[in-house]
Amino acid sequence: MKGNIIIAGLGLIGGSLALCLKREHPEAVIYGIDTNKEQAQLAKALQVVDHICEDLAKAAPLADLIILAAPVSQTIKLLSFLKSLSLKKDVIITDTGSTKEQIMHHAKKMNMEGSFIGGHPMAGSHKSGVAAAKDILFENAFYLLTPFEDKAKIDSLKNWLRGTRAQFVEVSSEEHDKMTGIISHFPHLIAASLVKQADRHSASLPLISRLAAGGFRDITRIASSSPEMWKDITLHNDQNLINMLETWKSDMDRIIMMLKNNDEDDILDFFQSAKAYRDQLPMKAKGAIPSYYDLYVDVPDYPGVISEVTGFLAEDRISITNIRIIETRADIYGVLVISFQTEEDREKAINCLQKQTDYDVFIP
Ligand SMILES: NC(=O)C1=CN([C@@H]2O[C@H](COP(=O)(O)OP(=O)(O)OC[C@H]3O[C@@H](n4cnc5c(N)ncnc54)[C@H](O)[C@@H]3O)[C@@H](O)[C@H]2O)C=CC1
Ligand SMILES: O=C(O)C(=O)Cc1ccc(O)cc1
Repeated sequence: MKGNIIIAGLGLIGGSLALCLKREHPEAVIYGIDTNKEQAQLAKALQVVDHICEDLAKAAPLADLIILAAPVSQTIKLLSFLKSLSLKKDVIITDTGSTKEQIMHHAKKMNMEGSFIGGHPMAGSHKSGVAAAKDILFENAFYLLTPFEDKAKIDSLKNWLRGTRAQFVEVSSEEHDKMTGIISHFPHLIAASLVKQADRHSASLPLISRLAAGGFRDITRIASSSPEMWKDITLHNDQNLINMLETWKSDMDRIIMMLKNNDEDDILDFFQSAKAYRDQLPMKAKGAIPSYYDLYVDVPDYPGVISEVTGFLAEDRISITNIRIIETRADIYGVLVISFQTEEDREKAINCLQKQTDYDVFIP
């Protein structure tokens, strides 16, 4: 498609969308704007955008598509600003914010039902900034839309965003904030609180930081995300989070009681019911919290074993994005965790290692 696109917010998400748009619509012209001038210049230098937009008030009236990819509190301000301008009749404005209720409510208050479509690509990372942007970020991920009613505009937006290769799903903003609260925002609070708990004890138990290198580091990875972004998300989804925290508190009280009563059956049931639900969650689809397609390889602990494994993968031209050893295992075997960019690469790696070695490989 041809047209002028403005992306406001040239970080991980704005930058990744720009790359998808350029690949799919090479004739479109992408203008990027960011309050952080260094990010804007980097986006231009990396050819993520065609031009830096110096003045949104001048550029926006020429735009066919405007994507707001800034923190959610800024999205509200940007919507108000856009409302004060005279935009093209058919312009589509969308956002990428992790919360939707307050944003949709504001768009409605601004009478922007005809032009605005709420959006949330459910893929990302704990990394921020345009340097981390990549065009495959949203591949196979859910891309939630919270539209008002204009069917033609929704189709047109999906066409613009075809290059994300994401799966579009329409939901109400209320459902959106409840669901993302449960699977993303609440776990984020808990991950941060787990890290703070380890930190509290680290002075008296200095081995903690080394023991935390494996599983603990994995399950708390999201606590390394942008604090500013998450401050905004938490405030936007406050009521859902308060409700969940109340329920969580009573769950924790129940566990305290089980422990005080030494109640084996209830403790077993607690773990069994959690395992039963987790084990049936889909493994292949990308969820809100990306898995990076990790593969565990149970390798014997001898010098050179990592280069042996990576050598086999290199021979089959399989790229890896990360590799590490879970160091905390006490027995003679060590678990090598290799991350891949795609599901296909991980499948190829499984076949390759099963052919070349007798090491156990498993998907976490
Ligand atoms: N990081 C993630 O994994 C995901 C984030 N999101 C949402 O997408 C949005 C962007 O997130 P990221 O790209 O990760 O953040 P980021 O921190 O990488 O980039 C945001 C950029 O917006 C810029 N910015 C702030 N206020 C601005 C304004 N008024 N006008 C123009 N630029 C402005 C910042 O300088 C920054 O460069 C957020 O609303 C976030 O909730 C959605 C899905 C995943
Ligand atoms: O780093 C991670 O795994 C994330 O949690 C990514 C993420 C962050 C925010 C979103 O709204 C959706 C996905």
